[in-house]
Amino acid sequence: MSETASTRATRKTPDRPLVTAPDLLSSLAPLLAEWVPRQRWFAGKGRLITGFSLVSATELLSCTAEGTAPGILQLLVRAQQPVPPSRAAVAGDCYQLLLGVHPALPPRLAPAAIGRPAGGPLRGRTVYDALLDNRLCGLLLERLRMPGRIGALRFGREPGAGPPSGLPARPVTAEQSNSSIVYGDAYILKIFRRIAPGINPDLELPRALTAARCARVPAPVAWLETEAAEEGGEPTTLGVLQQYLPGSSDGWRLALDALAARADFTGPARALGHATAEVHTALAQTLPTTELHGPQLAAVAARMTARLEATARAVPVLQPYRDRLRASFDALAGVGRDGRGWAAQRIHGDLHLGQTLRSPGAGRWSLIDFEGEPARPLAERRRLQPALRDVAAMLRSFDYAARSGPAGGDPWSLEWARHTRDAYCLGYAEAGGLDPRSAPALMRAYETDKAVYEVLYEARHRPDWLPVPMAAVRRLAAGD
Ligand SMILES: Nc1ncnc2c1ncn2[C@@H]1O[C@H](COP(=O)(O)OP(=O)(O)O)[C@@H](O)[C@H]1O
Ligand SMILES: O=P(O)(O)O[C@H]1O[C@H](CO)[C@@H](O[C@H]2O[C@H](CO)[C@@H](O)[C@H](O)[C@H]2O)[C@H](O)[C@H]1O
Repeated sequence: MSETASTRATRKTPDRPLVTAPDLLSSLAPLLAEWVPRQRWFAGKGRLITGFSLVSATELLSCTAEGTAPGILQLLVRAQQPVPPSRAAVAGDCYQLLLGVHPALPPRLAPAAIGRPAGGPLRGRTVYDALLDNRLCGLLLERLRMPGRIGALRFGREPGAGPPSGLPARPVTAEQSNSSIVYGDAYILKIFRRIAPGINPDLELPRALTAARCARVPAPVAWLETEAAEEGGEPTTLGVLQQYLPGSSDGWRLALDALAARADFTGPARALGHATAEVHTALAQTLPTTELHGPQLAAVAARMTARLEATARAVPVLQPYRDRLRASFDALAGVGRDGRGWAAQRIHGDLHLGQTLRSPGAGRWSLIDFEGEPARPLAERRRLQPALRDVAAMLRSFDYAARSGPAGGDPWSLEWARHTRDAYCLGYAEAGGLDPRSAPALMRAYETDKAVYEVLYEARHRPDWLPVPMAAVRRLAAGD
């Protein structure tokens, strides 16, 4: 990063450093209260933000230097929001913000503007979304090329895996839970937005898979984290730079295209089943595994039931189906009573067609985004679970595809989903995964649990989509 970011970032202004200025956050808060709720990655939609508290601030590039150059300020802030009485003790969600600070924002960056603080250390400058400024994104890449630290942040890198300097940056515009930047069609940087303390599985699992020579995931090359809060604790992952798969298409797009053309998708689905089984096998070989017996399966079923009850309270259209859905979870609890143990391991945790990429030409599938379901606590996402949970989630995704698009839900599309689901299961079993057809109670419980999750997800994020998981709820409740 030569003279630019690292040296200027550590250079202290003659008086107090910006990041410890007492009015830094209070001067930004009115702007953030407007801007944060409008962001796709904001998980607290529908609840007012009553304030922010600062977790940490790091000046990656001087924000108060003389001249015309922009600065970069990285913040971890908690958004305070009213919570239901049952969660009264829970602190607000923590979000990562990467803010550009410009003395005079050029017109081309106007869409990225967040506002101009009326006071505080950044008064008179424009604060904006740094990830929409390709120049600042380029500086972030420069920083990731070099292991080391700035303030509370640490930059890590796989040995010998440094990306070249000067790759052009562009933001990913797809709908996503975090924010990503592509560099020269060679690397992609994901900046995590809602931050939970600890190592993010989206770094942990691809690193383990790459070390195990599983070629079904793009290899991580560098990352950004905060140091562990206590001795012996884990760092908290804030971002991951990994290989970009140029020209690949995501499985969701491919499935919708096939549906629109009334084309068969069983070949790609079977190959995707192979890829999923390969990833599961590699994860089981390199990371801890266990067996779930009666009491543990009963605990899994109890958690599913609790999620169902909570979701039915939040989304009342689910109420009439509660009892019949609960029957699937009771059946899962019953599965453990015959004394058989069920293998559990680290899994993807939120597998759906949008998390799969197919290469051009050879049509080879890769899996991405191992973060797990963003709404679940990190400890839960890192729990050892039956691998069939991922398979059940992917089956839901074929159903989603068949119910979306212009002809969504017509008899041909639903038949398409049935064949595609069968082909995926076949491919999974062929490549060494447990045959999903040999575990109907487990599959049904996980599919039901996923549909319940989707009801809440859609109600919160995309209410127009709610009929899609509700159709599955009706089907599953009817015992189909
Ligand atoms: N390694 C990669 N190569 C090519 N495209 C990628 C890669 N990783 C992610 N993408 C694209 O970026 C989008 C967002 O990535 P994802 O990891 O799903 O983000 P999020 O966790 O924010 O939802 C994906 O839908 C995919 O199209
Ligand atoms: O990709 P994310 O990690 O952000 O996952 C979340 O968003 C997904 C939607 O973008 C959501 O997936 C649901 O919708 C998909 C179609 O858009 C469908 O293929 C999936 O089967 C369905 O679950 C995912 O649940 C959520 O965690």
